[in-house]
Amino acid sequence: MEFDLSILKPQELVSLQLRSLYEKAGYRKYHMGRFEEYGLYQENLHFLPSEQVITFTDLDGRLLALKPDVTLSIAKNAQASAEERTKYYYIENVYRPSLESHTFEEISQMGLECMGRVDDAATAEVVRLALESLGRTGRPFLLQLGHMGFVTGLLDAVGAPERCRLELLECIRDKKAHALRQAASREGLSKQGTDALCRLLELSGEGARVVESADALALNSAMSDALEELRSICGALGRDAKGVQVDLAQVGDMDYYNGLVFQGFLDGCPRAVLKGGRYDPLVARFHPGARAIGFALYLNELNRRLPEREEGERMLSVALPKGRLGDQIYHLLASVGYGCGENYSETRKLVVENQSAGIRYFLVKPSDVAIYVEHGAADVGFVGRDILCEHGADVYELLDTGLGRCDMCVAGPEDFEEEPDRALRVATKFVRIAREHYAAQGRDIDVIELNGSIELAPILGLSDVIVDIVETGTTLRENHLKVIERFMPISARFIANRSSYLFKQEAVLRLLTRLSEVIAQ
Ligand SMILES: Nc1ncnc2c1ncn2[C@@H]1O[C@H](COP(=O)(O)OP(=O)(O)OP(=O)(O)O)[C@@H](O)[C@H]1O
Ligand SMILES: O=P(O)(O)OC[C@H]1O[C@H](OP(=O)(O)OP(=O)(O)O)[C@H](O)[C@@H]1O
Repeated sequence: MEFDLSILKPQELVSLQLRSLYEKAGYRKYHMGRFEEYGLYQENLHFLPSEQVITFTDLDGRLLALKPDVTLSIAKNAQASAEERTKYYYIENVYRPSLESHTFEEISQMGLECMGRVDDAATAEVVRLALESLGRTGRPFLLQLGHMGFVTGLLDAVGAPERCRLELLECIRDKKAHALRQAASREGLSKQGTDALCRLLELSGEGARVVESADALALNSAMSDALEELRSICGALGRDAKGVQVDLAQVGDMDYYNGLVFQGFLDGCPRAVLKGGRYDPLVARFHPGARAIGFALYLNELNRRLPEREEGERMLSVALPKGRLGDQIYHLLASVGYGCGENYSETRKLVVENQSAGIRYFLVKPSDVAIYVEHGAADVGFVGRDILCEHGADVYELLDTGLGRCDMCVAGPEDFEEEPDRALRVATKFVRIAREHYAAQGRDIDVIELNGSIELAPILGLSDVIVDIVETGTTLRENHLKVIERFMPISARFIANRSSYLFKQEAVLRLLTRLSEVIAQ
């Protein structure tokens, strides 16, 4: 019987091809039970992507879970030892909370794990299989290698205190040089130390070149060893290294990864489709002395592909916030050659473009900018720090434009007095920011979520105070309110989709350079 492969979805076709690839490389298929004992996850919560797990009590009284992860089960059950190597691959669905839909989602994963005696050859084999896995999708791809040893070595070398390491790592991961500098200076790091951390953000690109220029930054043996390992992997890949890049600012989960880390991207897919690395601490919990390396390919992401762009039409798309902030940003962009012939604010058009400048603007609601960019519907965008803090977004934050400056404040009636023995009623649009602010003070609050004209709430007795943006202070003054606490400076940030940053890098960096120059004037 003839079988028509064209009826298969991308993820089905790829998983068929990868099965054969992994089997040929000596990996055996690992079959997971439908459910796993919740105890396994409870004891290893910090190795999971999220602590939220779907649980239920089985008919025999055992507390079971819908698996949020496969690696943990393989690590527990594999016959791994420091002397021998066990190689498994899997195709499984896992269940994790989705930040987008605020529900649990089913994620289809295909991956492999190499446990036990993991030496240079085994590492190179896993990286090569990751590369070939991306290649089997038939689309342009990039595999970015990084190394946790280099990053943590650098944090040690510059004397970064433990309390701020997570914050610094987040700044590095999101390429937020401006925030990295601020945090480093607040923590009293030296100028050289701060410069070294910022320099890390620039260490990405073709493998051998990046490793070579990183040599000068290797301040201790952990950093040199990491570079040596990357050099050896790039060397072992040899001519297969096409599509491989090194990004030393790539930061994986600190609890999980302890060495090489890597992420795979496909042109047209908005986020990483493959993630992996070295995770000795997890496997060593079950098999002392054993090491481990592996990766997972997110098959769902292959179906999430963005609409095909016409050949030659590789314009940079920009999510521009409608309104006062967007107007300021547009004027700035127009002043450096990215203007459009028509005045967008005089039309109702939501898309305006300048083909010769290679730029297309989408006019979106300010609070939606980060969503467009994170999902790859726009390559880059401009968004207030308030929105980024409130909603979070998995994007690069490349520049603080300094535009749209204002502050997040607690404000209340002019005669406001604290009553510490009861929960404070706080009206706000920024629920998360307000909760985090008061949680840090240990103050109990009741949040009243509103969408606008927040200042009315305390006037009408709906709340005691508000958490809102204050720019000139006019709105507060005219409504007989006062600033009680000014706690977060805000300005508009230039953000980029992680995949667009790679596949449209020239255009993104050109825009970034022009913006930085004009802002610095
Ligand atoms: N006075 C201000 N009031 C509100 N936002 C300001 C002010 N000054 C600067 N901003 C910045 O401009 C961004 C857009 O604010 P704007 O008031 O135009 O939209 P919005 O009404 O808050 O948006 P949405 O309609 O999406 O809720 C804010 O996220 C903030 O970063
Ligand atoms: O300090 P000021 O210069 O007076 O600016 C602050 C005001 O501007 C914003 O409101 P916006 O105009 O966005 O309307 P909103 O009530 O719909 O949020 C903010 O929520 C304040 O109300």
